[in-house]
Amino acid sequence: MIEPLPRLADYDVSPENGFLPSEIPLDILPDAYYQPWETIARNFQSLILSKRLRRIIDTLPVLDTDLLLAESEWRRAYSILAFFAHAYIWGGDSPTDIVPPSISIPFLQTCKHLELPPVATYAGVCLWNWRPMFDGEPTDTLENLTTHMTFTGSLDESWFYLISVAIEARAGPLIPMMIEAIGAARKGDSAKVTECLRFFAERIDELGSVLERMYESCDPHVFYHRIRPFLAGGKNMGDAGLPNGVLFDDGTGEQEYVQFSGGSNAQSSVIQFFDIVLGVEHRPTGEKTSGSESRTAYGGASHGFLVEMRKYMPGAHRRFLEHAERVANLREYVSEHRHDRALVISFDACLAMLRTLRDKHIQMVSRYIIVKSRESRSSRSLSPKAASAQRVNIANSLQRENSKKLRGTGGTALIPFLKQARDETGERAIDPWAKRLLNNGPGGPVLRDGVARLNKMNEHVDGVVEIVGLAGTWSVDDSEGGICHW
Ligand code: HEM
Ligand SMILES: N[C@@H](CC(=O)c1ccccc1NC=O)C(=O)O
Repeated sequence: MIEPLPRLADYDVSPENGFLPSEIPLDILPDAYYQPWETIARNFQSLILSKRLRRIIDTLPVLDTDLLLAESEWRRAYSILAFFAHAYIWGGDSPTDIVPPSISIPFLQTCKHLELPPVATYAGVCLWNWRPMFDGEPTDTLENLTTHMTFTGSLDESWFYLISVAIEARAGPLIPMMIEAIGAARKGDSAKVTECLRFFAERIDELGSVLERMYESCDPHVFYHRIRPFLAGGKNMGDAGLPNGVLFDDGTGEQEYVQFSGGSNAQSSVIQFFDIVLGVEHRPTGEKTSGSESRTAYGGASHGFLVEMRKYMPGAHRRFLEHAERVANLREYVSEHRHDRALVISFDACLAMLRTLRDKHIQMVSRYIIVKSRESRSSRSLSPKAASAQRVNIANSLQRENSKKLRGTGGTALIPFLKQARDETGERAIDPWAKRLLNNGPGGPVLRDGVARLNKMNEHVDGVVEIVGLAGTWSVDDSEGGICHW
């Protein structure tokens, strides 16, 4: 029997907001029983600044999770406890690796309920940590969004999370639309598939513009030195002072140290959904062709990091991606209908847009992490004073001496991992010229020829140029050895 298409409601996916909850995340737990947590949440940054947070948490009673009723309450509890746990671990003069029972016990229970690991995942700090400023206004614009919790109280930190929230919100309607496209392909309705793919390509392009708004209000210095240290998990954090990981003390004396990756946008389901729909496959970092078991750059698992990160997504979302994977048929459909130029171009345009989004992201990672880590290394070698001014930068980390050792909060060797993910996106193009173009072919002349050919191709396909503009918006930069820019 043919597998039915996933129904969004079965997987906690909202047709309007996507992986964001359809209702606004709670800003306070309604039962007064949870007042001790809410008091900490209300004074959170001041408690961190005054170095009182650990003492307060040490004397906090262990609250029961029995009074958490609605899912929105479990989410609020998970989110604030995740912030508390990370602030407890990273918020002192040096990190601590034992989280006391007052946090551990309820935190582990909420994690179990939501099927998440005990870390501040992307769900805890982004998906469930926002509210619109004005109820009647749209929630998919940065102009109307604000955060509930931050470690630092800075606008930069709010902005850092809100860019992701806005991207999720903007991407939301694409989810039912692309499920519909899969249904249309099942029926052989190429016109509908093409229409959906065109809209999809345009929207991915828009998401890239939202991503670039990060620069407006999140300062790389604030991000790297003030915010990022709190986002780290307990995995591979030996250099930062957590050689064993973290122990969540539940009072039984039986708990063991655990090592989980920190929060990362790789835990967002939305980009993984795009990959699935477009048939983009990712291999473990460093592996050139699919198949064989291999060693990886981030620490041993033989399957890809992105698949591993699904364990850091809320259970229902992870299962939604698995279902989407079982029904994804667009790549196959487009390859079987490659005579249909409009269909092929709109499919390849989606890949081009997704590749460009990944390119923009790599540039951002370079500005927010690579450049900042180089600066701190050089300032430390020049002046011991400057080094001690960066004392708070515990997880960034005391100090990873060479840039090859630099890791994302998820634990990847950032640039090789991100570049491979980008290149794997272009590899899936159907049209041979688009494929060469997207994969930075062998040198300038070939690329120029590629552009010319695409131009010609577009002339024959009414409407495609103004919708996607593959040829119209490509340029080739010879100074970078023929790298294409959108
Ligand atoms: C200052 C902002 C950001 C920085 C420094 C940053 C950094 C990173 C790093 C280092 C990784 C590698 C995985 C890891 O080890 O954590 C990563 C992965 C990823 N990031 Fe970001 N990120 C930022 C913002 C965003 C935003 C706003 C998005 C939203 C689209 C995003 C989307 C992704 C995705 C989808 C991945 C998984 C890799 C892929 O699918 O290509 N990032 N990010
Ligand atoms: N992987 C990033 C952190 C990151 O992307 C992130 C971490 C926690 C919550 C959200 C994140 N991304 C958001 O835009 C880093 O290594 O700094």
